[in-house]
Amino acid sequence: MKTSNDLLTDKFGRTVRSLRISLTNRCNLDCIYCHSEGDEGSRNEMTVGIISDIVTTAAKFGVNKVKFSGGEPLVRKDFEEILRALPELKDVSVTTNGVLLKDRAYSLKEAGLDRVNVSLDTLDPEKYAYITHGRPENLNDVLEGINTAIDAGLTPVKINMVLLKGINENEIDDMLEFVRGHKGDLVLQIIQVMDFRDGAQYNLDAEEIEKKLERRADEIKMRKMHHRKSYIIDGAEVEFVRPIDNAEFCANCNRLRITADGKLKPCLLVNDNLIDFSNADPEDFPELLRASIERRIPFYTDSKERTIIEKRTIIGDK
Ligand SMILES: Nc1nc2c(ncn2[C@@H]2O[C@H](COP(=O)(O)OP(=O)(O)OP(=O)(O)O)[C@@H](O)[C@H]2O)c(=O)[nH]1
Ligand SMILES: C[S@@+](CC[C@H](N)C(=O)[O-])C[C@H]1O[C@@H](n2cnc3c(N)ncnc32)[C@H](O)[C@@H]1O
Ligand code: SF4
Ligand code: SF4
Repeated sequence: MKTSNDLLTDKFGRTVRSLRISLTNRCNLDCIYCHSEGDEGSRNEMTVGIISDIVTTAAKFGVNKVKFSGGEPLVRKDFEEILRALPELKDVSVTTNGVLLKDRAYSLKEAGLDRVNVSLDTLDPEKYAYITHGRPENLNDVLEGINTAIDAGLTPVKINMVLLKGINENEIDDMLEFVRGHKGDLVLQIIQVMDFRDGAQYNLDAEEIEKKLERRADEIKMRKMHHRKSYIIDGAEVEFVRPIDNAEFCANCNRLRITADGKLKPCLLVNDNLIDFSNADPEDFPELLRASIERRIPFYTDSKERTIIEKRTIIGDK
């Protein structure tokens, strides 16, 4: 049993149980809203060894989940090697655009990946190409990737749908039907778009949409992380991610981020408080992890004053 000294608990009582690790800032798509995990875009990438060392250290402090993201994690050819170098964990997952998934799903599973989230905002090839600046045919690659991931046992596969005003807001029921068609292997995750790149112009009233789904739900569940709710509607599960101005979401944020070039990042939306461990001695990792935890502040709070201060840091006005 770990005591409080052995855990990574911040001064707001939030215990970090999960690492969200960006593997690269490179990507084979170019989405109109991409936040790139709030990363500033360095071309440097952590080695297999340093990823293994930082996760192993964090695991000693009670971290038992790792989510890989990016950029597009599957552009890293050594992703399987990274997975094999991890310590024993409760949950290892990746979020991917799915374009390269078909050829990797089985090898990723064999290397230790538990499950996968696949970003898919629309089932319409032309809209898909518009959103991603990719080719309409890429949509087929993604659909094949999802099917192969199910076959490989990377389940439940979550389908990440970012809600975009004027583009896909009328596709929620089609997406629910798509999820239903895969008999319990898929979960739909509807995401409120955050203000990155052109994101703001596609923002819509996500709270209203969530309320409508809630009224249709046969069952409602709530996750510990972010207190995100999920709804069962005629046999399809849909989870809602609504971070903007959501104090409850931030009050229950239990993940620490790691940038592609090896920096500890306490919050998606803040970049002036990172701690670089890329050239540090692994013996110093416990101290660096604790220092990063000290810097964790909920971004959105009920106190308007703090939100305004924090919002200033996002646009670099210190
Ligand atoms: N603001 C904010 N958004 C987050 C955070 N974590 C995830 N998100 C957003 O939630 C959406 C879904 O993220 P995923 O990468 O699928 O991961 P997840 O849903 O958080 O993780 P699992 O449900 O455990 O697979 C993305 O749009 C993320 O940007 C967070 O800590 N803060
Ligand atoms: C940054 S992507 C990286 C992983 C991978 N390339 C992908 O697209 O799945 C991680 C997740 O963040 C979501 N995302 C990106 N920009 C966003 C934004 N502005 N608001 C909300 N979610 C966003 C994506 O849809 C994806 O599900
Ligand atoms: S696929 Fe992922 S990382 Fe690439 S541009 Fe789209 S959201 Fe960003
Ligand atoms: S504090 Fe809020 S905005 Fe920042 S990473 Fe956590 S949930 Fe996201």
